[in-house]
Amino acid sequence: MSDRGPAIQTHRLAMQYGDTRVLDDVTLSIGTGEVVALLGPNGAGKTTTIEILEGFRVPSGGEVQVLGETPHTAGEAWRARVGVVLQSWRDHGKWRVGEFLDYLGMYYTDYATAAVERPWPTTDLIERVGLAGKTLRRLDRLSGGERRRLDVAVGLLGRPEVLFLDEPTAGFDPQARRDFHKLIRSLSDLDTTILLTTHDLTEAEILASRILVLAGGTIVADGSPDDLRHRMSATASVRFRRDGHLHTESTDDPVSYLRSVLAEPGEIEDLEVRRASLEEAYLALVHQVETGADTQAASFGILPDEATETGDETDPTRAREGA
Ligand SMILES: Nc1ncnc2c1ncn2[C@@H]1O[C@H](COP(=O)(O)OP(=O)(O)OP(=O)(O)O)[C@@H](O)[C@H]1O
Repeated sequence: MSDRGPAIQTHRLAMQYGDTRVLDDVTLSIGTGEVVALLGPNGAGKTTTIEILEGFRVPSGGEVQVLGETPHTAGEAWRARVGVVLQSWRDHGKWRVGEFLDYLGMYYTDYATAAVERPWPTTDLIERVGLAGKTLRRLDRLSGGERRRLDVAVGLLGRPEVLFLDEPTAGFDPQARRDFHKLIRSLSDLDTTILLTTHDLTEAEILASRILVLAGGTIVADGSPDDLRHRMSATASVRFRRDGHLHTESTDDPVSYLRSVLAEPGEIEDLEVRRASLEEAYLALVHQVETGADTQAASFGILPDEATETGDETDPTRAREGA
């Protein structure tokens, strides 16, 4: 992470659809060049959050800044610095890969600077996203994985400073997923700030240096995958056989427990001490939030302590549009 200040920042962000409050108090800060995964159960408000950051939705309350501007009021010059990979976008089936990117790329020409060549030259970009050899392929003849690569190419066309990826690998087969991870990791040399949503904990761990968990309308965990695993899962499971009998124990202090076990007479076999996996830690955290139990989140990440402000209703005038 660089020290150039946050690329993305929200303070007590709130979002209400009719009577339903989806985001209650989302406060986060993402530094330039960070790759961050936003996780949360279905309906937690991940897409809503991303769409506010993209400028497609107006929040009901709170503040939001992306690259120093308020997204829903920012102009075209700001938009040219932001890349968006939507969950799905409208078809342009008869276009061919190369001509489609060439056409969209024209939009960025005016936003080129001495430091940043815009648009990304189509031939290079096609190669970078792993579509070499597909330049003349019609979009409606691309496979699902190839199509998603094209989505990423569209998101990268303007060499964005911030890239939003909403469930980028949904529906991918394992190979396509692996290729996609390689592609995203290869972008780290561009210093692009990336915020992605996913339900795949392994993907979050592979791609992101930091995980944010959104649940109950707020960020309940914020840290590295290791932080999440260790801080949210103090409990370890200890399993062993003594004199042929199986013993299992869940304990918050496996070292002391093991000492007491070893002090007892009898031969120990098949000893196994296991920390919760990242997925188990995540599921436990979400369960705690959903059932209102103590989340330990205060010691883990951001937990603003003031009441949430409310503001204007959703502005539906900026409809979400594909490329
Ligand atoms: N335009 C809308 N009008 C009313 N309710 C909406 C609207 N958009 C989203 N919602 C509701 O807001 C909640 C959050 O939706 P959102 O799509 O942001 O969640 P999510 O975390 O991305 O979910 P998923 O993991 O299922 O994609 C859901 O209950 C959804 O039904």
